[in-house]
Amino acid sequence: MTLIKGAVLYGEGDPVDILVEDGQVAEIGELKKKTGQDVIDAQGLVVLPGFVDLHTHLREPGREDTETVETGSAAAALGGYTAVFAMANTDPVADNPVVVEHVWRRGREVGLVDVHPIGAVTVGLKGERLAELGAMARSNASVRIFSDDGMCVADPLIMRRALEYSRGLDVLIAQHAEEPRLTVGAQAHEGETAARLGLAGWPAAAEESIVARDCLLAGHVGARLHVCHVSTAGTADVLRWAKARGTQVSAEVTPHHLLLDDDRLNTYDPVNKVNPPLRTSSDTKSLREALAEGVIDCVATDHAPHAPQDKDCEWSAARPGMLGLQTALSVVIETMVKPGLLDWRGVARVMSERPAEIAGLPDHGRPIAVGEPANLVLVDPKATWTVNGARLASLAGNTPYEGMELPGVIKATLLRGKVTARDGRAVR
Ligand SMILES: NC(=O)N[C@@H](CC(=O)O)C(=O)O
Ligand SMILES: [Zn+2]
Ligand SMILES: [Zn+2]
Repeated sequence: MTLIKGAVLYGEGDPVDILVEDGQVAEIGELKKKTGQDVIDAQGLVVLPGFVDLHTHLREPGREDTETVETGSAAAALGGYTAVFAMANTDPVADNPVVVEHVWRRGREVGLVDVHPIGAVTVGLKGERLAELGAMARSNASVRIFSDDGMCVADPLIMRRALEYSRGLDVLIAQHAEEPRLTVGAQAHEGETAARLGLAGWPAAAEESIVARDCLLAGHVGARLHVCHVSTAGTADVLRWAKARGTQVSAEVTPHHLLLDDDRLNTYDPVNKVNPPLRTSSDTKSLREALAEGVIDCVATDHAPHAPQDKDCEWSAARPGMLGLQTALSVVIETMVKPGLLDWRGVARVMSERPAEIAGLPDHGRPIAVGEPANLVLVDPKATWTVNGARLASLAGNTPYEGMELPGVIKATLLRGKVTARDGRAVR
């Protein structure tokens, strides 16, 4: 039993107390402490539904030197997450029931966050043959999202077949939209900065053309489609158009594409190397607006831990990817709440409710109300913190926000009533 004293629901109205019992919200109102109740002093804190991340890389199996289900789960709990979806680009690839069941089982053993493995769309992420989507969907891991993330399902016929199967299985295909013929050797957003720095360009059209193609394919076969890490203003335009004509498409944006732009590349520090690449400041502005408007449905971290030897090297040899789980909320506050584009209700929508709906999770992203599962996060909206990669829970330290002072401190996370993070520590 836990009594949360004096929290403000969705940052609206007067503070209330929340009694959590048997994994659920048992009472809301002005409550007295009873014996045996753990009390969380939540004065001045905002309470939101626990966050859901549709796009996390946990690196297990294969690169346990950079992240494991255990360390990634701790980072997730500390970031306010109660459910994460783990991408399939592990080694071996999660393209079969054995690997997805391993990730799922480790998530349950660790117990800090609900870990849902994503299955690969094609065998070995090679884009040639469909993986056994049905076997993964029916496995104990009940896979509900499939993605070749890291790679694009580039062959339009394979993509069409994947969408057709996904409809029959009632699962979701999430596409990493990158036309590979347009990004051979690409190192940075194709534009002024890349030209000046002498880096091979990754044109916006390589993303936009695949998103347009896939929206047309999804519409044609009557399937749902999810677009990973939208990074350009043009992609937002394509999504706006597709949604207006009734295509069942959803999309995510990462915190780093909301905040950072390719100006950061001047130092050639590979901590800023990510796929899709950081775009222009005008793209970040359009992405913020598209998220506020609902054209982009949600925020997903694309948390991508990498070892020092894969990051602290020359630009072209470095792997793309950035940590994201523990900084996501703060970046959303900085880019969306502070400028007035989203209120706390809106934060709950883009970080919890919409991703839970997109993934079909029945017990996450729920209203904070009596009888609902107690998946909650308590946020101090006034406090700030300074990011230090070495102190984050991830095994890797590749955060682009090193040394930055960011708004919003997560005081506690509860998963089905159990405190999983409190005052900056994961609680197992
Ligand atoms: N985002 C990245 O830059 N890297 C991801 C792959 C991906 O999300 O495409 C990774 O696995 O490291
Ligand atoms: Zn990707
Ligand atoms: Zn990714």
